[in-house]
Amino acid sequence: MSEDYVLRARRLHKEHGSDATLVRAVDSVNLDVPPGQTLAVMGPSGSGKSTLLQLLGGLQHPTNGKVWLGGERIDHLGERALARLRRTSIGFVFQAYHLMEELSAVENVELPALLAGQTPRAARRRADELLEQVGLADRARHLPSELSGGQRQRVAIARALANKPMVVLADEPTGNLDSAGTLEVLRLFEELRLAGQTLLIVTHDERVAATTDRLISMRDGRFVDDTRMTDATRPLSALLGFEG
Ligand SMILES: Nc1ncnc2c1ncn2[C@@H]1O[C@H](COP(=O)(O)OP(=O)(O)OP(=O)(O)O)[C@@H](O)[C@H]1O
Repeated sequence: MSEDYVLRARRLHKEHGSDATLVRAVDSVNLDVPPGQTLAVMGPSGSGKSTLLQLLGGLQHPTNGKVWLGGERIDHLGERALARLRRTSIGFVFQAYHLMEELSAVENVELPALLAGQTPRAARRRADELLEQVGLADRARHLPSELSGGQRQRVAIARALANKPMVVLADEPTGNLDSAGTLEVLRLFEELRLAGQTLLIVTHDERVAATTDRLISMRDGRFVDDTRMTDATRPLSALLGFEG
């Protein structure tokens, strides 16, 4: 049914609590994300953005509705299957980086490949390539505490790419960053967009949304706007020094 889409959701619904405390965090939304699309999800605090990302990434089970990743239904999978799927097919990026503080940058980046059963040599080679790609080859041996916020998030993005995920899901990836760090991460996302990486970013930052192909606005768990951007309406691409 859904091979043409990397991500697909139908009547996706998530409730918390009951009766007087009932919250419809995500209220019966439909979503189709084709391969290579980059998508920002914005909306006020509590509108359901993070819940949506977690449902799409198999971090939460929906109350109702269906989710497909690369054509495979994932909403009803058990914990083991979901854990495997998250390891092999999805790259997660979080506001707080979630790097292992006692491991160096390259050790953090090679971890997913090692967990997926690659040899240490192959995992290291891939991690070296990825650090090169995110512009941090010269920081490979540094601990996270020795890196700036923007550099840490670039390590986290390199780690998210380690297993060539079908989709990268980023939750407030610039939320902890100053302007310089934000710009570093935006440049990287722009490179990923141009390279055809499917990417969904939950964000409060309009500068992040200005780099994507599509912007969905959420309110009270629903999609209230869904806009496609073109090179002409994606102002930050030019600002970042890309041709688009
Ligand atoms: N585990 C939970 N138990 C009860 N309510 C929850 C739970 N998780 C989320 N909610 C509620 O669901 C709604 C959506 O939350 P969600 O975190 O998805 O919003 P958000 O748009 O990501 O917010 P923010 O921008 O502040 O991160 C909110 O009303 C929130 O309080």
